Amino acid sequence: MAAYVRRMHHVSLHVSNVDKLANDLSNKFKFNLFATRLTERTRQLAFRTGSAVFVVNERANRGDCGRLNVEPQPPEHHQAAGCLYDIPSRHPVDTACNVCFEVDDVHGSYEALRRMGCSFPDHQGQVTYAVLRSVVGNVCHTLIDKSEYLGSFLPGFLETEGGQEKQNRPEAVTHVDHITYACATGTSQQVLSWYQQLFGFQRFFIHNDETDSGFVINQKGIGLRLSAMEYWKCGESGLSLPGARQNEPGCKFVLAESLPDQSNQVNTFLEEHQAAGVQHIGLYTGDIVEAVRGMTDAGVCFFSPPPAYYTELGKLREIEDAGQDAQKLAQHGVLLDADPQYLLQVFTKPLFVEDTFFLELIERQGSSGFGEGNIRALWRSVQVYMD
Ligand SMILES: O=C(O)C(=O)Cc1ccc(O)cc1
Ligand SMILES: [Fe+2]
Repeated sequence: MAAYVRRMHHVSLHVSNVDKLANDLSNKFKFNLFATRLTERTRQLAFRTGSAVFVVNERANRGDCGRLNVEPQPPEHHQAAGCLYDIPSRHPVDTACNVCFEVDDVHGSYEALRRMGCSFPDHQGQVTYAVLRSVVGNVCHTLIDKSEYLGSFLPGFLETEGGQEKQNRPEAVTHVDHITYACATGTSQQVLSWYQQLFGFQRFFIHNDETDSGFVINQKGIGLRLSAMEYWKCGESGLSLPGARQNEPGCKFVLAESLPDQSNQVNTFLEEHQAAGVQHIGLYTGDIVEAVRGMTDAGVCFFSPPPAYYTELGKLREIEDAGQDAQKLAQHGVLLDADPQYLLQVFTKPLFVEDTFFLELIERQGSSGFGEGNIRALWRSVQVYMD
């Protein structure tokens, strides 16, 4: 025996006219409608009389479960689309086609039945998750275990048409390079410890900041303390985590706090966001000029540093030494830091109504830090924007 059946749970029917059957079951056969699952795309209605339970599923005329007036989708899409706890009926006419059994151990039954040659047409497994609050403002972390799940994203999500093809196209942004938190003054150490103790994050040195006080930029108008941490060095070592794309680099986390009594970006964020939180996300691109060009054409607004940034003699030399075209960088507002290896960055204007969350594009040419020079230039560009 591969599976121990405890009891029959329900019978599932797939029909094109749910209203008609629902009406008949309620009014004629005296079933009670006791549970429903209504989504934009489908209806699943559960009727009971005594212990007999019928689940009525809406069947599109094309045999495409629960998806009315849309193109048929490959089978793995259906569970997410409509038929929870069932697979779509491919049958050309209305049908009662699933007798659901309650069993003791689904996972064990599944494995044993499979060993005995049974097929599970739409089995994609399940995910388990829990959401926890972090110590940074309103930041939460959903912890998710997808090891039992074979689908591409998450149960309940429908892949869009042509999604796979789009994924195979080369994209300007390849991954999240870092996430920067705006933290309240004096809290970075506590945040670091929290991530170190709970998740094994490791401190990561930005720029000669091998002390507990982090990397301090103590220039009037900036006044920032930065610390960085990361959860895994798979990017650097070329290893990849199970479930991660091959050689997917780990994301770094930057903690930015304001030195006391400063008026700067971090304090603006804290005021307007009304809590500590994610200030910006650094998106990695292998060709920042191309990426900015494409995004600007598409309507993204980026900050530009003052034009003098590109004509300062030292900067011009750095740009040329890096093999970059100063005019192109200027045209797209791209900042370059020789740190001593090269780092190119550009920052968008805030995405929301409040002056809070923004994005950054970053291209690294050997550098793994965050350019101090760029932070100063960013500050100058923001000042110009605010003046
Ligand atoms: O330089 C970067 O990309 C950082 O992430 C560091 C940083 C943090 C906070 C700021 O307000 C500006 C820069
Ligand atoms: Fe950043």
